[in-house]
Amino acid sequence: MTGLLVSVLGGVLSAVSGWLAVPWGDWAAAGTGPVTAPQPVPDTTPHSFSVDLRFATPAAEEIMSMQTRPPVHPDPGTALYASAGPIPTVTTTQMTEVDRAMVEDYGISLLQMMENAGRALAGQARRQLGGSVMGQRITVLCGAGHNGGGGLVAARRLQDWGAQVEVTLVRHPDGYHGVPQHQLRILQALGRSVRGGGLPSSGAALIIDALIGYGLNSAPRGHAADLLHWANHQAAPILALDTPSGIEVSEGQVFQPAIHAAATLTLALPKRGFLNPEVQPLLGALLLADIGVPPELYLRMGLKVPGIFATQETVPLSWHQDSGHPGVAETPAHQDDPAPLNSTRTA
Ligand SMILES: NC(=O)C1=CN([C@@H]2O[C@H](COP(=O)(O)OP(=O)(O)OC[C@H]3O[C@@H](n4cnc5c(N)ncnc54)[C@H](O)[C@@H]3O)[C@@H](O)[C@H]2O)[C@@H](O)CC1
Ligand SMILES: [K+]
Repeated sequence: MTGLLVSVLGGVLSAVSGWLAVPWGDWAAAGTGPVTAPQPVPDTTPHSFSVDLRFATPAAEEIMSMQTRPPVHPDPGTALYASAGPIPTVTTTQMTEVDRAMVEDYGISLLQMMENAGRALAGQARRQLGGSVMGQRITVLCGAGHNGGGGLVAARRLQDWGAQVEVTLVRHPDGYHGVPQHQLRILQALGRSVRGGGLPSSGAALIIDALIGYGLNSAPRGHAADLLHWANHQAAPILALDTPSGIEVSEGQVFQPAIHAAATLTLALPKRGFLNPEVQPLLGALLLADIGVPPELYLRMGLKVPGIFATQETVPLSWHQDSGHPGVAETPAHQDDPAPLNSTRTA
């Protein structure tokens, strides 16, 4: 019975996956005129709706097995430190409350936070590439949620700085809404190339994973799963935004597939699931970026947060107060220090 259900679900998902895998062209918009989403180039390929079965069945099995898998609990013996001292970790519920209070209580909009997140991400990419992005090839994988929105900001800034950026969307631009849609329309209004469907080209110097953040609701599926598989099999190191996609950040549950990052730039505060020893190898070097959450907000939530960003807007975190976590790539000592990070990932 269960096998039948998995098979039926797999069939449905494979059809959806097949639809998502359809190449939908290149949406380089005209450089002038109103900021509206241009129409995608019609796909005239005769067999463009062929069903891709490669990843659909594992995703369906993951969804089924979620019901029975025991939750993974963080290691109570570990904590995260910045140079300012121990840093509290937060759950998805707490981060959602941070987001709500920022917008509703203090009038700091999501657009402001996302711009901060994307600029910090672009800055981290620049450091990982040795201090200059001029002419460097960077692939940015963008989901349709706010994590993807941060990726779209980073893509824009990196292109502004001279990088050759290939943006790959997880779905058709018409499926983007709210602030991520706003970010996408800026790229389109600038006439920047935004590609989707299929897989990005290989050979980039760096891959940015902005597919899924703390909004993950089950094992990655559909085209997001295809892109995670693809990224993990590239030679280039991966820089993950907020969390490697495929990790549930409150309990630290690792789904399949999940990104194996060389570095993770997490936003505002580190997530509690990062304390799980199973998660730590997937994070690579862990860095924390300031997105503008004021200390008053943390105080109201009962979170003791030291002056983390007193000297720089992105800080390295470690699992021990005096030394880096064993096996994690070296983190740059200072924001202006262009020390590149090497990939610690095994494909
Ligand atoms: N205050 C903050 O912390 C801020 C957070 N931001 C970012 O926003 C993220 C949270 O944004 P959202 O709540 O929009 O969620 P996410 O963007 O993390 O995830 C939602 C998206 O992922 C897709 N998705 C979820 N589970 C999936 C699965 N199993 N397989 C395939 N696709 C799946 C959903 O369809 C949706 O498009 C954070 O992780 C962070 O990166 C920033 O944009 C700005 C401020
Ligand atoms: K991510």
